[in-house]
Amino acid sequence: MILQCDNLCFTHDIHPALEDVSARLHPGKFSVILGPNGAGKSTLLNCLAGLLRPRSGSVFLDSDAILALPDGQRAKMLGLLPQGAQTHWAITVRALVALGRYPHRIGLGLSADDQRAIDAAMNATDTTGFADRLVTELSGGERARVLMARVLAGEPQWILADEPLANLDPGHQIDMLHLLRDQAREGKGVVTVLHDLHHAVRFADHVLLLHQGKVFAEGPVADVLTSSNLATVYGIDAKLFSDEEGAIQLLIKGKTAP
Ligand SMILES: Nc1ncnc2c1ncn2[C@@H]1O[C@H](COP(=O)(O)OP(=O)(O)OP(=O)(O)O)[C@@H](O)[C@H]1O
Repeated sequence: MILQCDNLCFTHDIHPALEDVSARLHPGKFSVILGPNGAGKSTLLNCLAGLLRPRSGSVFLDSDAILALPDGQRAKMLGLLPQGAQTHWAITVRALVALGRYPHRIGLGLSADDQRAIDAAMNATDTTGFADRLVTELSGGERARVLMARVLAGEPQWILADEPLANLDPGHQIDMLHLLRDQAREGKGVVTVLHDLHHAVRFADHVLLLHQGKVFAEGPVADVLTSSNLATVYGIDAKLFSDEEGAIQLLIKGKTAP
């Protein structure tokens, strides 16, 4: 199931956010949307998730227009972790994660399948230890992992995550990146907005670099994160290199000269 957008244009009130954005995203790949603040990353992710209706252009999941899918079906296919996601109700962690099963629920209670998916999601995000605590009493990083657990509990074909590393300590950032990459390796489509270019270099199979609401470059890391592209889009002096183990790394030396 390919997730594809064609010639998307989106305007927030009078502020153009996306202009003629087209992309093809593949299941089994860890795709990363990059770009400076205000480039349109969250707007694009929300259009891909069917939460925003573009001014023109369309989003398709294979041959289905995303906005034409019934809400329940779309929720089963696409799991969205929004930017800076908050929790407003004082419910337990386990109850919040269980909400991720909502699109699958048939009766009132949780089925054995629901319980299995909830347990797996909590294990994967290292949240089992605080299953009975109130989500309103968690730290920012603990809450971020619980919200990812809710997405995973829904077992969507596509995971769309807007800055899933925000608030996580370095160890949990790496855990989250491995988790998302494993989901992709299992055949899911994973699309994340990231800010840390080093993480993108290490984990992304496919990069979409946005600049001023347009796709500036798209493809594998080595083709997209060139020194020239990084200088133009971020104004930084940076270069990719191979380390002694042959892995590609990014060296950021500073800002480019004004
Ligand atoms: N609700 C809104 N109302 C008006 N303008 C908005 C709104 N949301 C976003 N914008 C504008 O749309 C453009 C794209 O915003 P978007 O949030 O998609 O950028 P982003 O790349 O995700 O940025 P960041 O890295 O800062 O999160 C920006 O110019 C922003 O100011």
